[in-house]
Amino acid sequence: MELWPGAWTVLLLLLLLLLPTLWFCAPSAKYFFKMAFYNGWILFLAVLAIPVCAVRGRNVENMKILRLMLLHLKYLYGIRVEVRGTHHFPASQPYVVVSNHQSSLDLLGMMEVLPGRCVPIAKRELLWAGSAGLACWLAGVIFIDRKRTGDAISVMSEVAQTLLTQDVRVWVFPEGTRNHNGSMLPFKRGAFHLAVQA
Ligand SMILES: CCCCCCCCCCCCCCCC(=O)SCCNC(=O)CCNC(=O)[C@H](O)C(C)(C)COP(=O)(O)OP(=O)(O)OC[C@H]1O[C@@H](n2cnc3c(N)ncnc32)[C@H](O)[C@@H]1OP(=O)(O)O
Ligand SMILES: CCCCCCCC/C=C\CCCCCCCC(=O)OC[C@@H](O)COP(=O)(O)O
Repeated sequence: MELWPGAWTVLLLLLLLLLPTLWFCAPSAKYFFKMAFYNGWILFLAVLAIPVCAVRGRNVENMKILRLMLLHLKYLYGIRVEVRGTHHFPASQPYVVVSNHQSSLDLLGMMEVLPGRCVPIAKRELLWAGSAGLACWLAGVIFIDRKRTGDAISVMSEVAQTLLTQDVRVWVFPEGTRNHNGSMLPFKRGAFHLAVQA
């Protein structure tokens, strides 16, 4: 189908008008744009982080680089963070941090308080999230296949050994998935086995 000359300009103008209209009039569209930017920006930051992290190879120390690169996000989103009780994190020794999981924005809270040499356990699917997956891998994020309990358990048993031998801490979302409705899902047991084994 042939469009008349200038049709693309008109279409582009309409689109440019539509975007601010949606932003101001449709809260769900505004939410969608914000989340799309959040993910896109993280993918972009990960592209920058990859060569820096690659110098050390897969190493939990790289998590510091990701953390520093993500800390500014709260300002972009006007989020005020209040942190209390960080003195409860022991200065040195292995431990398991457990936290609730409502949304991918939890990443911001996690980065705010993430102790040194601490890596999260993440679903295996995140490994395939483009540049973000590779950045996570380089930072030592532990990936588990939630559908294969046996495999996940053996990964976590190896993690327990690493905790002991390499002075590493682990961050687990014991609900095992995001839960938006304000309540807590029943906890999966892996985090607690991990803590006992370590
Ligand atoms: C600048 C650029 C930035 C780029 C970007 C950066 C981002 C950098 C941060 C990324 C941040 C990502 C954050 C992602 C966040 C998630 O991806 S959350 C999803 C992944 N996390 C989890 O799933 C939590 C951990 N899950 C578990 O621990 C689960 O227990 C398991 C191991 C997966 C098994 O789950 P399940 O089979 O559904 O259920 P469950 O009832 O818990 O266990 C079954 C049986 O196995 C036993 N079992 C479980 N675990 C164990 C164990 N370890 N040892 C022995 N027995 C066990 C249980 O006791 C149970 O047996 P019984 O007691 O019934 O006899
Ligand atoms: C070329 C491939 C492009 C793939 C694009 C993927 C888009 C993703 C972009 C950026 C990734 C941002 C990293 C956010 C880290 C937060 C991870 C997260 O919160 O995962 C959810 C997981 O805890 C539970 O998952 P489910 O609630 O069970 O589901």
